[in-house]
Amino acid sequence: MSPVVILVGPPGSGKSTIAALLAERLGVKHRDTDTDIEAGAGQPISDIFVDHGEAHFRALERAAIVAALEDDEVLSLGGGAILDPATRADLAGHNVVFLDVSLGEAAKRVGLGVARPLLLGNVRTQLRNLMEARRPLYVEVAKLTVQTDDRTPDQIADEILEHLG
Ligand SMILES: Nc1ncnc2c1ncn2[C@@H]1O[C@H](COP(=O)(O)OP(=O)(O)O)[C@@H](O)[C@H]1O
Ligand SMILES: O=C(O)C1=C[C@@H](OP(=O)(O)O)[C@@H](O)[C@H](O)C1
Ligand SMILES: [Mg+2]
Repeated sequence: MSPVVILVGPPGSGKSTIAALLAERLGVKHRDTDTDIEAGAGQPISDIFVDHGEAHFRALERAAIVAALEDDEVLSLGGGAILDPATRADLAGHNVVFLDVSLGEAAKRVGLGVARPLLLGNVRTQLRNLMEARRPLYVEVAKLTVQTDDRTPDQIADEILEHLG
């Protein structure tokens, strides 16, 4: 058993939203590693960062990914999941889709909330740095890249389903 499809991409690219939609369309479960981490830790991601730091969050994330890769579902990862070389290696051979998004659109979508601790401060600058640094890693793990600007979640899900055949 392994995931039907795995979504990667920066914060605000729509991974969690599109994965839920794909799961509904395919009649399978949706699993989101951020949700699994929060359930396991009993606290929101923002609190995990404050109380234990990013390194601890990344360790929880790695464990959540290893567990999720054993399951049959549509899987959405957190935006930074691909930073871990072991995770990138584990993603080889899976149906990985990179949801691409422009800086302007991603900034609009994530807004100014506290839910994404890495974006606190100047959201646009943080997001730009993170997107630039990670782009090659998203491309490396993905079998398919889907542009999400100016497209509805339904349109994006349609394109992914077409490629899944
Ligand atoms: N294609 C889209 N067009 C407009 N808004 C979107 C689109 N995809 C997602 N969103 C919105 O953007 C925000 C972030 O989406 P989310 O699925 O949480 O992204 P991610 O998991 O990649 O960080 C949510 O408010 C969601 O409703
Ligand atoms: O980009 C990142 O490093 C992170 C993205 C978040 O997920 P989304 O990409 O779903 O927002 C979440 O995993 C955490 O706040 C760290
Ligand atoms: Mg998400």
